[in-house]
Amino acid sequence: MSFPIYIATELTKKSGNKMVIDKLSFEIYENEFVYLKGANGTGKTTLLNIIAKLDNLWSGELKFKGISLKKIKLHNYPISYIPDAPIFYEGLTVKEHLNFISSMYGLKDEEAREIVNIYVSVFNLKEYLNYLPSQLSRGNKQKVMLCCGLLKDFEVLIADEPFNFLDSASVKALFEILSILKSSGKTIILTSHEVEYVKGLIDREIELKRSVEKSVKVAFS
Ligand SMILES: Nc1ncnc2c1ncn2[C@@H]1O[C@H](COP(=O)(O)OP(=O)(O)OP(=O)(O)O)[C@@H](O)[C@H]1O
Repeated sequence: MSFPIYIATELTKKSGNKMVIDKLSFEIYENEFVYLKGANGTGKTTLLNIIAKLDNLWSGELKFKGISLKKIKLHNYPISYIPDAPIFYEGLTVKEHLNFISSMYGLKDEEAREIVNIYVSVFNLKEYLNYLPSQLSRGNKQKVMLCCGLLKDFEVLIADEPFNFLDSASVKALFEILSILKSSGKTIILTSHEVEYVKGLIDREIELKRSVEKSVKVAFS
């Protein structure tokens, strides 16, 4: 039986004097595909940063598998995070990024080669393997970011606007990857301004609004 892996109770985040997230409560169940939606500036990235443990300055309660998220060590937290803006080691080529990140995640050489080859092929990155990130188009930067995030073995994928800047073939490829991840039992928490891209995958919606009003909906597909 499925159980909530995240329980948020009156989660609150202020930025200076500004209330960004105001007493938000929700549950997220194992193997759910959660679509986080809301207009610009309503706090989606802020919430994803909190869930990803990149931001610990909040109040209220957020539990992961029954334990307060603030008490969980990052290295014991089985998530992968795809941020909305690229983060690269500027001196490393695309290939060096993928190799470095595979080894950082403890993938064995052969396993790493196999997974990297799959993602490089799926996202058509072969001709860019020896490029530096600064030499890539924005869409190809995004694809490298996706590859880096997907190389990790995770239980929860947190993805902030992962479809941004992708061409239509890559949008389709990412949809397929997300479908496979969902079928294999992963929990996915994702934001995108294009709901069409994830249609058919969504189990639960969490909507952030500018006012104090907020809503959580379950929509089994
Ligand atoms: N570094 C910061 N300092 C002050 N305020 C910030 C900072 N980062 C974000 N905010 C504020 O927090 C609010 C939420 O921003 P956030 O980026 O989480 O929204 P979002 O829903 O992800 O927006 P978008 O859809 O445009 O990506 C915004 O009103 C923004 O002005």
